[in-house]
Amino acid sequence: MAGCQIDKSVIRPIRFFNGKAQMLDQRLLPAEEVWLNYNTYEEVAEAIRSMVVRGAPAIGVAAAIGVWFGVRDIETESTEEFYAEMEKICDVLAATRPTAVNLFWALERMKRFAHANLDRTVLELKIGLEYEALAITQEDEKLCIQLGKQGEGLIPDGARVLTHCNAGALATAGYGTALGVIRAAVDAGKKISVLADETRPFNQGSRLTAWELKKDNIPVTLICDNMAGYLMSKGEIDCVIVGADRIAANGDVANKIGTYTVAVLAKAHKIPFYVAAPMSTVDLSLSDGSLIPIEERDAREITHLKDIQLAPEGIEVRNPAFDVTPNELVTAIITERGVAEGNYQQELAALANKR
Ligand SMILES: CSC[C@@H](O)[C@@H](O)C(=O)COP(=O)(O)O
Repeated sequence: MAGCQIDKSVIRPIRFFNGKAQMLDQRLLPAEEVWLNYNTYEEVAEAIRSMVVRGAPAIGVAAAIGVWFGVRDIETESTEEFYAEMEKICDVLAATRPTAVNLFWALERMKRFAHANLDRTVLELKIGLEYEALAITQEDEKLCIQLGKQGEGLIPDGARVLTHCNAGALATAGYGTALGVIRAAVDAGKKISVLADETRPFNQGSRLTAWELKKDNIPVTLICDNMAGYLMSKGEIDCVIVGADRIAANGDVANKIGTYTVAVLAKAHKIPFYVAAPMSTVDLSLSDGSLIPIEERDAREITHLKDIQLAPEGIEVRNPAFDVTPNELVTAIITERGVAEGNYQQELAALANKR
């Protein structure tokens, strides 16, 4: 049977046009599809912090738009003063979520643009920065489509693919990274089915991955996080593909908490474990994964389900939002510029220099 048809145009979690932005409130999916309006950088910072928008590439896109909202409202004719104010705005946005490096990548790109154009007028800088934010948004979806094409050959026809968290259209400007590879495999005519880990505690798998794959008519089956090992032992999973929040120079991968567990299980069952991420997620400044900052989130994400109490009052809780999968557990890293396999140190550096 040929793969099912996809309407690629439908899911884009951030709308940015005519100087206005809207974001799909991912905290409410799948029950409600609510679009929120954004006008200031403080509002955008709060949207990132509270996970209205989430997923490393989408966080970067939102941050770039946030910077533009901030600089648009700066009142000065001096480009030096303008740049100093812009740095303060970037600092506020940078303080929202520490692990996803795309956030810092996007802020740096916006600052680099401004710094390189300080000989222009403040009005020209503002116009240029709006275009830069728009370019970051549009490029992100294009990169995901390229990344999907780079990776789809690794997914065999008929594969039952496990994924963890949501590395889909919702986590990017559109199309997705890990789910982009799956979309590209389906587009290539392969019959693919997906197993989605529910991904406690924020349930990106059950709420978001299941929602967007269903919307695209890609067969998806939801499982609890603790079921993957059993299904692997029964031969019901052919490969794993996940996204990443930050990849160190040696190929160690920070991704949603639970990814490391899945990678260990995949190794034990001799199942390929693929990571799909744009080059903006690769942080060559960090030699290995131990240097990646890991966000600890509010205990309430674990002790409560909305207002329902799931644990005793006052219980001690740990809530690291990400873990690090060591490079030896990663079969390949798929980027928009090519696939790295084996010596990640060399291959990621080579991809970084490739245009
Ligand atoms: C293409 S998104 C890749 C990662 O950002 C994704 O797997 C993930 O861990 C998202 O975490 P989140 O806490 O939902 O922002």
